[in-house]
Amino acid sequence: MRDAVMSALSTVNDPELHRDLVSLGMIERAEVEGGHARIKVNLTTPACPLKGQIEREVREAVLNVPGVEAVSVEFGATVRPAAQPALPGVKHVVLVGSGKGGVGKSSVAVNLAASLAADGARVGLLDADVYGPSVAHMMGQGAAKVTANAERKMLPIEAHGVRFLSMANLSPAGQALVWRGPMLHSAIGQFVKDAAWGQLDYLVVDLPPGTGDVQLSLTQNVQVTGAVIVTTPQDVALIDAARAIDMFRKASVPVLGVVENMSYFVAPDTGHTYDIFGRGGSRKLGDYPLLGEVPLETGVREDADQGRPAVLAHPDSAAAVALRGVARTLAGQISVRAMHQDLASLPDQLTVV
Ligand SMILES: Nc1ncnc2c1ncn2[C@@H]1O[C@H](COP(=O)(O)OP(=O)(O)OP(=O)(O)O)[C@@H](O)[C@H]1O
Repeated sequence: MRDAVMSALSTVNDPELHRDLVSLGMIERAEVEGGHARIKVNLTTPACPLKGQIEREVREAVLNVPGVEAVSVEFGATVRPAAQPALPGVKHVVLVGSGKGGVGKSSVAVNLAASLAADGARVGLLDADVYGPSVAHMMGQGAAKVTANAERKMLPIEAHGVRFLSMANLSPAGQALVWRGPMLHSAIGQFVKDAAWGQLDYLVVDLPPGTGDVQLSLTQNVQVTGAVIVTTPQDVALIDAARAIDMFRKASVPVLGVVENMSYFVAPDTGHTYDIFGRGGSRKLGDYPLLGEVPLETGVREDADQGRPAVLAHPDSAAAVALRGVARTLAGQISVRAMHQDLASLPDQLTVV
């Protein structure tokens, strides 16, 4: 009967990879005992956006096997690393950039990291926004100090399931760090490479806004998987976002998608929706995956000020739902890219259609 179950499973396709779960090696276990089938699917990311669909289709296919009366589906996940991982133990480095300041880039980076971690991924978050480091505050760790381990590597601070490092935790509160070009270059390099990140599926990097030295330093010295662009939908923000995209293109960093933040506002008293900055404007940036439209919500700002990412503090709010969608869609994009690389390097096996 196990053979019949496996053959049923080979009719279920991964919806993003367009290949069946069996030939993709995603069936970790398939056992049948007394009419009860127990299936374990090993996903390519714990933040898989299509887990529900895969579960439904697996259940349906296996229930069609004569003799099977019940099906339990369990999930595991192994994130496939980039072809050339940036650091030993770090599978993917993802940059979060914006053209303009104040569009919500740090808020997106913090919620992205917290959401991936809540789904079960191992996540690091580097605040590379050296001129306005706000990640530590948004993570509720503004007063924490970075320490070093026995090998003199910086130990990331843990909060909300995420390991993070921010310049804000190196300098006395309220004091500005003044960086000059070469110093900045080496400090960023140290933050990425001389930190004890441990094993990470994703290292999310919150960049400063614009197209300056930090971006240049990171794109030149770190093998990144790709970049996410955060923008608000009005033209003045889009013009700068387009410049950021152009910078990544010139540095051969793939743009994994765009997040439209402050996309719209729903008045809490009337329920009326206002497209304050022109919802949908980010499509003008071109043919990049839209990772999500995040509404303008007082709670997002309040949660950030209280040091709790909105995806954890108010997971059912519309903004949190959108931010979780951003994280999962991004994780899916990264998986598809990594899988394409793996399959392309095995010419005798499968090619993705
Ligand atoms: N969707 C949202 N709804 C309400 N407030 C938001 C939203 N996104 C961000 N904010 C608030 O807007 C302000 C700016 O956000 P944030 O610091 O994330 O932007 P940024 O682009 O990283 O800015 P900077 O360029 O200064 O680094 C913060 O007070 C934040 O809490």
